[in-house]
This record gives sequence, structure tokens and C-alpha cells, in this order.
Amino acid sequence: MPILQLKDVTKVYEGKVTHRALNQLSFEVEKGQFIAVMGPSGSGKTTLLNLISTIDQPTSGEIILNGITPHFLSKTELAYFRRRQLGFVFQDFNLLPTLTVEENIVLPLTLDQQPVHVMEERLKGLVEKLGLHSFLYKRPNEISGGQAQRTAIARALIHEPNIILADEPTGNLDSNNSKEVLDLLSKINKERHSTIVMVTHDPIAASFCDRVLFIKDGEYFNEIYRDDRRQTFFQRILNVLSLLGGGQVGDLTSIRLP
Ligand SMILES: Nc1ncnc2c1ncn2[C@@H]1O[C@H](COP(=O)(O)OP(=O)(O)OP(=O)(O)O)[C@@H](O)[C@H]1O
Repeated sequence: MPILQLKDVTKVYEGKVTHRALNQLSFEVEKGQFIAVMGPSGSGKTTLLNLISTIDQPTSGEIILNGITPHFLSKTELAYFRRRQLGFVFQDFNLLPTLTVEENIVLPLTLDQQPVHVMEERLKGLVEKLGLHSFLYKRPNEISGGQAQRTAIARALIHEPNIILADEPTGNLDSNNSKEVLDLLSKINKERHSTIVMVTHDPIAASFCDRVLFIKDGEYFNEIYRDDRRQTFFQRILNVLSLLGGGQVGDLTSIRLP
């Protein structure tokens, strides 16, 4: 069974001018898949992530996450559902500046009043897996962007969520730190079989995924699967982006991936 199903999802923003940000969008994501969502600015990517993350509700259609339709849950049930099922990674890391890296990572468990031994066990596993030893006791302003994003990924994983939702996770990183973060997401995806849904503008970031879904004007446009080398997949992503319009693909076609 797919871990995420969208069935004819439509989102209309009401206001002075009503705007149909998503129109009858349907797709499924299998457990363990690493999928990128791409599309021109204004195509509905953030809207889509807000609906999947249960921050917002669809106007019509259905979203089913791990067999549950979260939009039918009560407020309390929804808060619990979000904590158990979803992990979030944002472009600007969203770390609390006064806490150390370690404190930031265990924060979701602290808020959940989990016993200390559970926190210690989970933290230990993540620190080893994600290589966080060298900066565990530093504060966010004392670490690099890549280290900050690795911290945010550890925080997203501490609840052992079923799906990780990442919104432009490399948007504020230089190319070395981006690669480090994407390698880490790939590793988590392969070793823990975590499902990852990542919104990105960056075709290099998308080339780390198994599948790229393209949307345009809130509608399904195309999708491609990786079945070959990352370089070839990258070129295929660029081909679809040039059909899609709205980006500067021309200057990227000669890039050799690290
Ligand atoms: N709260 C809102 N009220 C009204 N219109 C909105 C609202 N949020 C988004 N929109 C509109 O819906 C459309 C889709 O927006 P969305 O932010 O989902 O696009 P996006 O693909 O994430 O864009 P970008 O890549 O620039 O972040 C846009 O035309 C936007 O102006």
C-alpha cells in the first residue's frame, strides 16, 4: 500500500481574487521512496507541502497518509498524528538559537515528556549515524549551514516519523554543504527506508532522488524515475524543466555532477 495518496486534491484560496493553487492533483508515493517535487514559481509546491503536512486543508479531494485521512482528525489527534508520522526539514533550519545542537535535536521528545533514557538512546543512534559528534555542544550560531541542516534532519528523525517533508532543504547552502546534506538524506532513505518528499528548485538536488514529480499551474505535468546514472537522470530532469518553462536551464546543461 502506498504511504501517501493524493486523490483529486484541489486547493482554492478565497480572497478578493480567488485563486486555484492546486487543481485535481493525484499521485501516490510508495514507502521508502525519495521523491522531489519541482515546478515553476507559483506552481503550488508550498501549497502541496502545507496540505501533506496537515498545516492546511484541501478544498476538495483526499490526502491519505499511512492509511489515515488526517484532515478528519480532531485538533488534539492531529497534533499527535503530526508528531508521530511527520518530520519536517526547512530551508532556514528553524533551530532555536539559545539551545545547543543536542538540545535542539531532543526538543521534540522533551515537548512530548519522553523519559530521559529514551532521549539518550535515540540521540546516541542519530549522533553516530549522522556524524554529529564534533559540534553536539555548540549553538546554532557556532556551526556551518550544513551542520545546522544536519542538526535539523536529526531533529526531524528523532520521533522516527514515517514521512520526512523537506522544503528546499539546500536553499540556503553552498554546493559543498548541499551535497553533504543530500548525501545524508539519501543515506537515511536507503538505510532506514524513510520516505522523503522534497520540494526543490534545484535540479542537482532533485537528481539525488528516485523520482521527480513536476507540477505546473497546480496540475500534474510529468514525472520521471531514476533508473540510470545520476548524471543521466540530471540531464533528463533538465529536459523536463526546459519543457516546463520558468527556469534557467540553459546554463546548467554542461554541469558534471560531483
Ligand atoms: N494564502 C494564500 N492566499 C492566496 N493565494 C495564495 C496563498 N498562498 C499561495 N497563494 C497563491 O497560490 C499559488 C501557488 O503558491 P505556492 O506558494 O504554493 O507556489 P510555489 O510553487 O511554492 O512557489 P515558489 O516556488 O515561488 O515558492 C501562487 O499563485 C500564490 O500566489
